[in-house]
Amino acid sequence: MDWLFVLGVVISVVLCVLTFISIYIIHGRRKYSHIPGPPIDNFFLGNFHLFNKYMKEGMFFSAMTLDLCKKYGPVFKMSFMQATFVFTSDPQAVRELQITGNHPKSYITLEGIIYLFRERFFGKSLVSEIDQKVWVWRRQLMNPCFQKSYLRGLESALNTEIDLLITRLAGLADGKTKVSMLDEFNHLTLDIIGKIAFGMEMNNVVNRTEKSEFTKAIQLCFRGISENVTDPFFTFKISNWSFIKDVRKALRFLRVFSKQCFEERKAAIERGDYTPDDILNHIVKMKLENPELDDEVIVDDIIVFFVAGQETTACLLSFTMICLWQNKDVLKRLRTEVYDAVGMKSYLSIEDVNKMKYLDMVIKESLRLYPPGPNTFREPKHDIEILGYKIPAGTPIAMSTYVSSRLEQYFPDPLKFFPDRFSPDAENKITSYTYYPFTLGPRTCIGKSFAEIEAKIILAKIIQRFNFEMDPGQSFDIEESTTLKPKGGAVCTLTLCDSFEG
Ligand code: HEM
Repeated sequence: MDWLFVLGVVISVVLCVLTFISIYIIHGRRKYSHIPGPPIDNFFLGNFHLFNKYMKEGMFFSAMTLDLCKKYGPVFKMSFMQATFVFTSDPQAVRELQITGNHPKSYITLEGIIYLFRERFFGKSLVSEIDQKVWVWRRQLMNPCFQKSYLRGLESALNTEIDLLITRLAGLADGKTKVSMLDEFNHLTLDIIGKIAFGMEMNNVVNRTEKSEFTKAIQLCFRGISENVTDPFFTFKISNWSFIKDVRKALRFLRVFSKQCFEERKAAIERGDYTPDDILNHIVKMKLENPELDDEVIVDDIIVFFVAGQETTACLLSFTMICLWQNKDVLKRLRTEVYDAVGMKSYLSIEDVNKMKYLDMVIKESLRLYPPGPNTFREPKHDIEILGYKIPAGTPIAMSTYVSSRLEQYFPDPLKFFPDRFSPDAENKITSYTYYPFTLGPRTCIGKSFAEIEAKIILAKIIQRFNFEMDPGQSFDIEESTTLKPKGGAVCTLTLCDSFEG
């Protein structure tokens, strides 16, 4: 009798909870019934099944959104459990969300990077700060570090670091040794950001037989983010626990390392020692002038500058190498431009690379087809309308430069690598708000100018010195694990090209 009573109570409680959840889900989804999108395939999980189907077919998130955009149009929705996301590629919506309305970022889409597997990762860094007022204040404090006049002072250090890679590659340029350019660029960009932003000699390019602990830690965390995002039950599966443990260890390592950087520099400034005028100095002084800034937030920012300043540029450069190899006419024209502008000069100034207009177009075209950070999300605090569809306040809205850049109506023959589409004389002008690899408006990438200068000097020097052949065995597919990267690692063989043969 007692057992039956307990069982009855348990069943009633479970039924009540399920009814409550069901009403919550139905009510939540009803607000979006007027918006097109793929049918729900499981009442509780929403579109997770469809998402998994895409992933099993070898697609990645951005490729899936492109496919769905072609099927359902410029505004469509997807539901995951109780949450509904809206995706848009409409240029006017992009303008409103990123520029004119400057809508806040969406917490639900940042949750997995603010804390990853319960360890603090990006925390309340510049990139993940949701509170607009706090973000405006902190962005104003950081902006001076990224102004063009400040970047000019970094030219010499940039050349020194890049030349270390050029020397290393020259030693490998026997036409036989396989070199993963993604790995090489990852080490170089890490050395550059370490040196330029934090005054650290990381020496990853020179002193290594394998990846540095720092690079491994960052890559592990990125893998952790994508595994976590693509599988809602990831943390519950025992088979994943050892991986999760490794990711948490890597996160703690990044935090301790960054905190140590901050504290050592703070102590040096307080002692009155000489310290380089770099981003870290600026961050520490910002803290000394604004003691109310939490130390943990400073550590968040240091981690973000290391992470954002490294992978993205390395991915851009690797994809560009692949595109150039696949388009020999573009490579030839680019090399002619480099030789005409600087010959074999080894020190390249910012002015030198800024003269190279075709180089600029090549980088832009590479970012169009392969934007390292393709997605951005906003969450309007009030109802908005996109192409006649009412979008309720609080909806996470996704925009993807990858998607709009591959739509025929905005970029004719979208899969063709054609840098001239960015020429000021191009026949078809780029439709505004369809191309935004650094996003647009106030929350645009703070490191954009720095990344562009860095990528241009690196690429110009590589083109100037080396011929390269991509390894025939590798895949040129894209892998999306937080950033978009070339799956095969852009493995190639190199030979020296001492003089330009035309
Ligand atoms: C090719 C290289 C790069 C690309 C494609 C890129 C792309 C982006 C994108 C798309 C965003 C917006 C993210 C979002 O909306 O959630 C962003 C933000 C940001 N990026 Fe970059 N980035 C690059 C290089 C860099 C570098 C070199 C640094 C630092 C040294 C950097 C630091 C940041 C920071 C701090 C933010 C947050 C800005 C804010 O919200 O105020 N990025 N980047």
